[in-house]
Amino acid sequence: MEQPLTTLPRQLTPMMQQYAQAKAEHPDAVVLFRLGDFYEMFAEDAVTCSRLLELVLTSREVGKGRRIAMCGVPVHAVEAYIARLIDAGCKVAICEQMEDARFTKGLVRREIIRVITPGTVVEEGMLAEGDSNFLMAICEADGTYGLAALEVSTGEFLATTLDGADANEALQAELTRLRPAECLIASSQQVLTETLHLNCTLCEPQAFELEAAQQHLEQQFGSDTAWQDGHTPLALRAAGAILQYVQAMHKTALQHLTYLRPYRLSQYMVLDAVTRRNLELVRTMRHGERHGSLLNALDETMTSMGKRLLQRWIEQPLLQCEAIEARLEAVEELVSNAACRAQLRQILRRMYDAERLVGRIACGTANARALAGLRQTLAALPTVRDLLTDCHAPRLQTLLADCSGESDIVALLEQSIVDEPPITIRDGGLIRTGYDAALDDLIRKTDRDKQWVARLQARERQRTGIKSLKVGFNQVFGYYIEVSKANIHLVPADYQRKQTLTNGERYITDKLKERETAILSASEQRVELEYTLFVDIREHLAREAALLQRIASALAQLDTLAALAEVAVLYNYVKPEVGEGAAIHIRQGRHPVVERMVDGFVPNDLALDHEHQRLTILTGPNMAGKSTYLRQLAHIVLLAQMGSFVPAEQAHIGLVDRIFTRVGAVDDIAAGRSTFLVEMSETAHILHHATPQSLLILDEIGKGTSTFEGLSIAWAVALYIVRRLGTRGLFATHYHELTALETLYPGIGNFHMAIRETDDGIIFLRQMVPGGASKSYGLHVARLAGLPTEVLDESARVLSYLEQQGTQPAAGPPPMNGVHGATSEPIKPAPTGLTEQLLSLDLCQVTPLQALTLLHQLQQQVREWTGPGGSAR
Ligand SMILES: Nc1ncnc2c1ncn2[C@@H]1O[C@H](COP(=O)(O)OP(=O)(O)OP(=O)(O)O)[C@@H](O)[C@H]1O
Repeated sequence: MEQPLTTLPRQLTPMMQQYAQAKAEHPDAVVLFRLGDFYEMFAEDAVTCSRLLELVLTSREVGKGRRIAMCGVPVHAVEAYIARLIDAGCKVAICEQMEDARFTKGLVRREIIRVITPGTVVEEGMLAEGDSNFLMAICEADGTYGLAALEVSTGEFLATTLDGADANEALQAELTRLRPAECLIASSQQVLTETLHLNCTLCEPQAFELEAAQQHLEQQFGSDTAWQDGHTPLALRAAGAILQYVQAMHKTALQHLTYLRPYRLSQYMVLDAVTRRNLELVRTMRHGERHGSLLNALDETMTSMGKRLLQRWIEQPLLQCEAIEARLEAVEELVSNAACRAQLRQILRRMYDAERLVGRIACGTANARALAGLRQTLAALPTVRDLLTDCHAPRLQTLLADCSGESDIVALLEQSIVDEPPITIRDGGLIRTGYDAALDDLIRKTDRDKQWVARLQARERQRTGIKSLKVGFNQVFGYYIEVSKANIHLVPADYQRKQTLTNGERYITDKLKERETAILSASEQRVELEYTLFVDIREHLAREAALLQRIASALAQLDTLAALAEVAVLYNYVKPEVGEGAAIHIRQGRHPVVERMVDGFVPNDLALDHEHQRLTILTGPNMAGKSTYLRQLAHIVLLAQMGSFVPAEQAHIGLVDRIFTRVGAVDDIAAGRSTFLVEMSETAHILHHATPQSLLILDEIGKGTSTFEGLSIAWAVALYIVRRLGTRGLFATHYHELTALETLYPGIGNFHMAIRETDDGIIFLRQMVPGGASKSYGLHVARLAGLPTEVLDESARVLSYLEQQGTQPAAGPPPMNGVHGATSEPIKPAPTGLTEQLLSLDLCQVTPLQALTLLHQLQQQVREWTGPGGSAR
């Protein structure tokens, strides 16, 4: 087996020793080793990466006749390759040449300048524009979690503490919301990685110690300890670990990390991980796509920062009426002032992602084009201010105030950076003349020498009488005078031959050589000086990170508010009234996503309140629109509390503290949980946590088991909700028996989705009307779905038999069709007490294990009754 490079330094060439040392510093990373115009990978890295990046694998002599595997990527294309490696879950360490090979004798000094990991990426091409890319750290003590998350590309840094009985669940919800690209865990808490299902990086436990954390945070945020306010020691430990990790990866001061924001989950509407998925807030459930999600339906933003903020608002609806009203008023003003909205969006369209530009500036990866982008963005601020000056909404006024203070930066960028800078910052051509006297001097000198060369051709033609004489330049020979073969006899004595061509000769003169040396050395100095000036400007801007972040944040908010206003106008939304009371009244509400997918969407009303009806039992045929109606309510509430207009004619929303959903479950095979167990666990979770201020969206509870059991559970759950919890909710079901609850208990009302029966089948009217439905029309939908006629006929026959028996499945199988004839055995009476047992069950108290045991007992009773063949006869 090949010995690893790092164990053989003495036998290696000096350069490979340098490589081995770099690799030893970061053994877990792929080391990209700069060699001229390429980044090379060696040994095991080369073998892995040639496969991942589809590169040709070659080999290289590394000393004493020994060869190792090698592959490489060109410097100009390295970003795309790094992105692929990061995507594949690799860490990448960049080992850069720290000296110019042309001016160095012997081995060029090389150093690891940066380690890139999924959570520390700042490069534009490696990040999805509209998505945040969080690096997270989690630290656990006695069931409480400290959680910190940092978006290195923008500098957004937040921390919170999750405690109490629901800490685990809250952690899962935060992970679903923040979707961290990488998560840091202390190696002593490795067990956490098993439950997180995340890309975890294990760190030394010392990185999570409070003292070390405080030291790093103090270095970053200053000795004034205000940065500690609002944070628990556990949250600070997580934040400190993040800081140490990022500093080690970036090796820069990270001046854009200006604030560690404390947040509490109680500031926002609680949406657990299941509800976030079920409501398809930012991705669809089935394919995980953006298209089809609520986010996509609202996304009229013009900038990437607006896109990311819109997503955050959707995922964190507010709970304070004043804060909601502040956003709503701003949207309202932008809705009514069409000219202002249109112009604002027009300006925003031409703006760059200022949040991430600041990050790249602070991390030292921004090039001159990025700075030109920042200049263009900031230069538009006076127009933004003009537009906002006449606006009255307090939130818009605050944003107007925040969009200021840029003039010095714009002036600096206008004076210093050329209009259209090149991508690379190492070849000059970045800095405008007039910005730096020394640079101007160099440029003047070079120009003078270049003009001398430019005039040389005419002069020499005159002096020698050779009309075809040409003065040219190439990279290998430098400047030359070219004379064709026919004229060689006219060449003067001071011409020195340099190169022979097929048709002529190339010469140099002492004077030309002198000018060439002057031009080349001045160009080198110019490139070097431009680079230094550029880095100075970038560092100056990094020191202005807090100001730039304030402006970027204001622009992101303006973009999001304007997008919500645009959606409101385009799709006819209204401003909701959001109040503290319990009533939710919606007139002619629509589903924000489905209404754009179907023709002739039918709007529906809704009324839920504590006094009259807090739980609506919704029945109706399959495909009638029940699920759509349920989700529509959740979306309208969520839109209202994020500060958006809503798809309705009128809406009053009594604040909702949590939305719970229980919709079609899927098997959680990986976790060893059946469909029904998942369904019951989710239901139990809801019944344990819902408050009178919550909103329940329950779609077909009890569907995953036998009809009797399912019905009993559904019945008991509905009762528990109205009697014990007093929670508002919608309960869609195919158990028509549940409609009886309306007359038995106050607070429950029946509605159903209307249909019209015709000779050819049924027509879905998609209209919610009072009262319960009597049939499910499942066979009708089965026919629509294309089940074979034989299956449909047989189903119809079985159904009719069961209906005649009046007791559905308890009646056992129907008589066989045709030749087999019917059996005339009597039906055994059903075991007594099943329903009572289920109804007496206190779902708040029962543990999953007890529930399973009870189910097992019930099943045994049913088995004894039906016999081994499953028949009650
Ligand atoms: N209000 C509406 N106006 C127009 N079309 C609608 C409306 N609501 C739903 N639809 C259409 O009907 C289809 C079925 O709706 P939905 O899934 O909500 O029915 P359902 O009653 O929940 O069915 P099932 O009981 O089979 O789950 C939707 O995909 C949509 O295309």
